[in-house]
Amino acid sequence: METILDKIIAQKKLEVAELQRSGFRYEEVRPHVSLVENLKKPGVTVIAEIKRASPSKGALNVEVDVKEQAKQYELSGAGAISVLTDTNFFKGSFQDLKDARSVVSVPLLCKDFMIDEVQIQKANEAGADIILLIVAALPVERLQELYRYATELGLEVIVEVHDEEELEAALAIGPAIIGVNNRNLKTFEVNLETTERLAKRVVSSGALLISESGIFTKEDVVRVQRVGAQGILVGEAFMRADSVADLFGALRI
Ligand SMILES: O=P(O)(O)OC[C@@H](O)[C@@H](O)c1c[nH]c2ccccc12
Repeated sequence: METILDKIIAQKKLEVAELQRSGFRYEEVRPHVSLVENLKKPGVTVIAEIKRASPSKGALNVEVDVKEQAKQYELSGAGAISVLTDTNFFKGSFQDLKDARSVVSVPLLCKDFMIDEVQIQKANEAGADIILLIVAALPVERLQELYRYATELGLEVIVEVHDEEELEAALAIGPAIIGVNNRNLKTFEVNLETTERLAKRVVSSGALLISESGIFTKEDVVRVQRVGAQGILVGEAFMRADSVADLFGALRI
């Protein structure tokens, strides 16, 4: 059966072909700010996400003022800001990333489904410091090639996994950061137990660990921190929050 991830990747192939046809090229190595440095600091680093909508939840905050939201995140102490740039499924854009870049100096994660170098160039050009590579979305050789390519541009990479098999493929790269997605991108099921199960192996590899998705309360943060997460990635909770600052306060441990 065709999963949502299959559909997204099919759409990304069309977008990549279009970028290549348009002759887009940008390979400048420019200065970046580091998420790794923030993750190494004591306490849990919060990566706050700008996500207008998602295939699993529908509209979250479609009309969000990206610049205002990004400023709130930075002011509240975010260690990085994630911006969904996919348009078809998440209603984001590279303009959102540029808008966030124009108002904050914290590290920015370009959150998209990367399958080709040209997308990484676009992310870099739009102001990203970090990209995401999703193991479930890529053949192992491409994963390694894109990891190396991004690193050479001076970008940091979060390698995202959801199960043991994906984790082994990720660890073969020797990545600085592993993101464990508590959401299964094929079924949308969310369970923090995913982080609890995979954490030990991540930590013993020496990689930094970020727990992604399904985090809403301080208890959730405690749960993933206890097993070794240095960072959390939070989208929905912030997009629905009446006050970003209050939610930051509530999640702080
Ligand atoms: O909204 P949540 O449940 O807090 O999740 C945020 C983030 O982890 C999620 O948006 C995400 C994690 N990995 C992804 C890959 C693609 C798109 C989105 C994601």
